[in-house]
Amino acid sequence: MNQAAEVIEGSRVRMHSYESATQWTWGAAVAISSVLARDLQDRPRTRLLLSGGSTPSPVYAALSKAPLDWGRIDVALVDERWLLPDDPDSNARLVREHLLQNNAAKARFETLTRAGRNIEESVNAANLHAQNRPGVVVLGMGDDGHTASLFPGMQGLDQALSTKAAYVSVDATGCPGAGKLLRRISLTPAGLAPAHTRLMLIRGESKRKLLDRVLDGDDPHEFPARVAFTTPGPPLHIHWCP
Ligand SMILES: O=C1O[C@H](COP(=O)(O)O)[C@@H](O)[C@H](O)[C@H]1O
Repeated sequence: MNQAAEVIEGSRVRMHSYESATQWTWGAAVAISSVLARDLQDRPRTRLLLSGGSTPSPVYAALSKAPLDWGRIDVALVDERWLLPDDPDSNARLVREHLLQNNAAKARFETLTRAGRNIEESVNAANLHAQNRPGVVVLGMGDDGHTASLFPGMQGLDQALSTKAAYVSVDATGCPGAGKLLRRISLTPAGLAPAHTRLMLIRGESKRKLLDRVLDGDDPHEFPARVAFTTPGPPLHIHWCP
């Protein structure tokens, strides 16, 4: 496998560009597993927060084979659609089907939704779990510049950006990027800040062009994905391939 070229774009972002989807898949999976391995040398457990959507499944499938002590890894979600965890459109289902296989089947998985809980109870439970500091956070970016379930123009965006809570409930009514899945739970900048490692997985030329616009400014109202590098903390590692 070729080494990913690393281009440093200021101190807040490290860009890892790959020539092919296969290199991207393994490059990102190895990057995540190396950080998890290092964490497990230093502490009894570590915590990995994962995004859903259409992009990350090959990376999760590759990561599932990493020879880690998965029984000491807590896997949780960056965001979730207001669906039960076995729903085909849920991020939980994606993580179960692609990551929690092979060696990673031994990981402990915390879903954001659960039968019998309403959305505010689910957010409260997520905020309790979030008292365990995340180690690695894997983010995505939608075609509209959203990340997690923080959408441009959504009602409550200001509150989500400024709250001290790690998770909030989201009503994305009027946000085309949310499709039909308008009720959601999302990580906030406050939930991202404590993580020592931040990654973003993106693919395709159109997202590369969008990324240039996202990196060319600071206002998260225009592109909430900017919170990935404007939230004080470690640099954002962006893994991209065509
Ligand atoms: O709705 C979501 O979208 C983003 C981006 O997804 P993608 O399909 O454009 O890769 C994802 O990161 C987030 O977890 C998900 O809920």
